[in-house]
Amino acid sequence: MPSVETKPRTLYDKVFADHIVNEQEDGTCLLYIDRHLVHEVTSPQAFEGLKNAGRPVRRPDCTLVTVDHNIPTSSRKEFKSAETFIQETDSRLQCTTLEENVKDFGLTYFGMSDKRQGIVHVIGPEQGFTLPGTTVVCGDSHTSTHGAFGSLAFGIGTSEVEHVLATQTLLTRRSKNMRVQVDGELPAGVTSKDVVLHIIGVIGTAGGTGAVIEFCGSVIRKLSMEARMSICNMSIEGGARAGMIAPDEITFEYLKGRPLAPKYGSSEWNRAVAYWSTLKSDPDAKYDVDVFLDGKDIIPTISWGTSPQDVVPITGVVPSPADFEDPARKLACERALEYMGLTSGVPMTDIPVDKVFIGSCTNSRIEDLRAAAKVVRGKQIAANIKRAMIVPGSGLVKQQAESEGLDKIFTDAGFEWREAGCSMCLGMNPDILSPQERCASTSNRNFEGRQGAKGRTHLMSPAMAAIAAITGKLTDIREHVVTSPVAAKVQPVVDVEAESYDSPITEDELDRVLDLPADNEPHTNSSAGGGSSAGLPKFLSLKGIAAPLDRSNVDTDAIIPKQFLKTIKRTGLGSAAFYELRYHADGTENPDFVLNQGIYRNAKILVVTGPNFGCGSSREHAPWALLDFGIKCIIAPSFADIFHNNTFKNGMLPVVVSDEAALAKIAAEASAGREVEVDLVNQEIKDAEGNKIVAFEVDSFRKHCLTNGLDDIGLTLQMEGKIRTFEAKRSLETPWLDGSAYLKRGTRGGATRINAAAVPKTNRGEVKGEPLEW
Ligand SMILES: CC(C)[C@H](C(=O)O)[C@@H](O)C(=O)O
Ligand code: SF4
Repeated sequence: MPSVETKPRTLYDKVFADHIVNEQEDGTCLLYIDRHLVHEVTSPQAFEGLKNAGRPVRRPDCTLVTVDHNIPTSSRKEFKSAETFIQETDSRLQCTTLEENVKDFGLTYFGMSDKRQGIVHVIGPEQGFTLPGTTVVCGDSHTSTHGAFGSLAFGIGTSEVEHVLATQTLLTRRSKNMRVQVDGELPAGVTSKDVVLHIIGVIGTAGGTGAVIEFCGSVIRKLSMEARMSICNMSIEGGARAGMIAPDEITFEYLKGRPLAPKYGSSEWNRAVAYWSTLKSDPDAKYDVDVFLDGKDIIPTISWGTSPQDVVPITGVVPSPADFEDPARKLACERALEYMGLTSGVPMTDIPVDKVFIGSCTNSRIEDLRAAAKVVRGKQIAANIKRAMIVPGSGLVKQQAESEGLDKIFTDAGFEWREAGCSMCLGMNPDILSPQERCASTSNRNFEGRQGAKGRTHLMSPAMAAIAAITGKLTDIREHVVTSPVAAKVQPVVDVEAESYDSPITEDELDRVLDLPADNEPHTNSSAGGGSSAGLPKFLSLKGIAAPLDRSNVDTDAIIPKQFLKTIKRTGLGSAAFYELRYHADGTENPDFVLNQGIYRNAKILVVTGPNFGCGSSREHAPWALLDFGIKCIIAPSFADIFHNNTFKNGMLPVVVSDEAALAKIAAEASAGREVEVDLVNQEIKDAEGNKIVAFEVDSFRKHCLTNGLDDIGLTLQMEGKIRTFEAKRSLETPWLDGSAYLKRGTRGGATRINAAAVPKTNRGEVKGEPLEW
């Protein structure tokens, strides 16, 4: 919804401002969410929460559901139902639970027999569900992908999934603005995947923490939409909340004719394009962080270690710990080399690979498959390659590739041609690496154990993965086929001058829409009295044993590996916390890991001395596992955004202590086995005798919620009036955002089987503590 500010603003500032339903004095905003994608892994607990509270889904017409993470990618020729097709019990339960939930809540669902099924971040854009200027969320960190359309798209945890389902809003704060400008020309053979790997190598995995990155510059402008999606997809690997690219003719061209986009050529389309054309940063807009890169400096880039920032040009060698000045990075390099089975100084092109995976939400679209097919056409995979897989991002990508004969090119070369899904990107289904196997992968994460316990991942572009399959080792694509970067065709879609954009609506119009017909009634909370809340235990002060952990960039795959994400409950995950670090391969405890040692088995606090705790996936299972283990507070120099958010939603407190000396003192207390006290009321950390070690900052709204044991949904539902007003305004100004085509409003959502009256009163919760003044 357009706003009328005059101060120079960034693209992010504009989209954020256009979605504010309410803003509190401390900067906490209630943000309207236009588009919600849902998958099986991060939703069961959210739907359960809704059921317990007797709450329906507010906007089924803005919600799209699919299965992707758990499903097998084997042939579906014999497919009858998820129940009979999925062999693995927990995966099956997670998928069938989702199917029950979509029926119960009347949601649109692309199941395994639907051609439109695929990875959430592939199907959203493909269907035109993702549109410029929208807010897009999903219980998945790679929601950042959708920012390629100039939407504000970010991953959320399961508690927030529940919040969005119930209220179509989120409580959030403004992020910083960061600009990554890539100018010049890309050399031949360099793709957008190389660009983003290079960027992460430059800024580091925490480089974008607390920020939304706007990617711009002549290199970005020339990229196709699919290439832009690969870049925004990996902004989360640079620690950013989201990545955005201003929409342009290439964007509009891509959206033409998509089922859920406004109908091409209609007056609504022209109006939409006129609005979308306003979505760019003002020339004098200020950024908090600026990074300028020259396209000509980028060459095919590949990862060598266990973090996406561990990258080198393909012409480089395996680094040595001596190459890093920072002691934490030296240590991380040592560990990574050991895990990856690599020796410093060895040329990257001398490293043989065992498996090749071309797929994932980063690189499984038609252009990716075309680029890979161009490399393998008429060739055979090398004898040492045990398995080479092509996993299209959606059923429609698969169909398109088959119509172009790409499947034949791949299978003739010895590749497997699979069905759509996340597959070996994280191996929640049977597609995994065996221990020590090395994989050339087009995915986005190379964390320890990501593609299979002890498996070794090298991230790269589709062309580079394809050539690795042919030569059997990491290879410089430029020595084989020289592909030019994907340039997009630019065709004007609509004369934006002719169809000028009409900004704010009149009060009269707003009043008229607020008097909504019955079919347009928003689904309001059907449980008692407009605002109820399950509540959380209050957090005032916590005193207890603190466990010291000397690690940087602890990712959520390490806090809880993928095999434990198959649960449909929030509880019982304590034994899985830090699984790979806590247990040996034979299941026995690793006595060297701190949480296996004496008093630390009862730790209530975790003191992490390295930065960027909780990076990577949005899985709320990470804080659930820590909480179930007994840890309610984590102290660290910095946190990844989604993890930080997720802890608060569970009544836990993440404390940032950036003062190195103070952090060292807390870690020393922890190492000595003395108790530490975290006093939230006074915002101080104290030693066992009550002496203050350091003061800390916390958002006042979050503090209020924690100290009063309030949960957000109950509070937000008190804002029903403002949400309705926002929705009415949205229907007038940007009518294409109300569900259209098969998502048309009222066609399904009314069919909810949730009956609040049938929900026992005790399950509906009650508001605890004083509700906040809105
Ligand atoms: C399962 C989901 C929570 C997770 C994510 O958030 O990224 C997954 O998609 C991943 O890539 O690790
Ligand atoms: S990163 Fe991998 S697991 Fe996560 S959504 Fe993308 S394809 Fe699926």
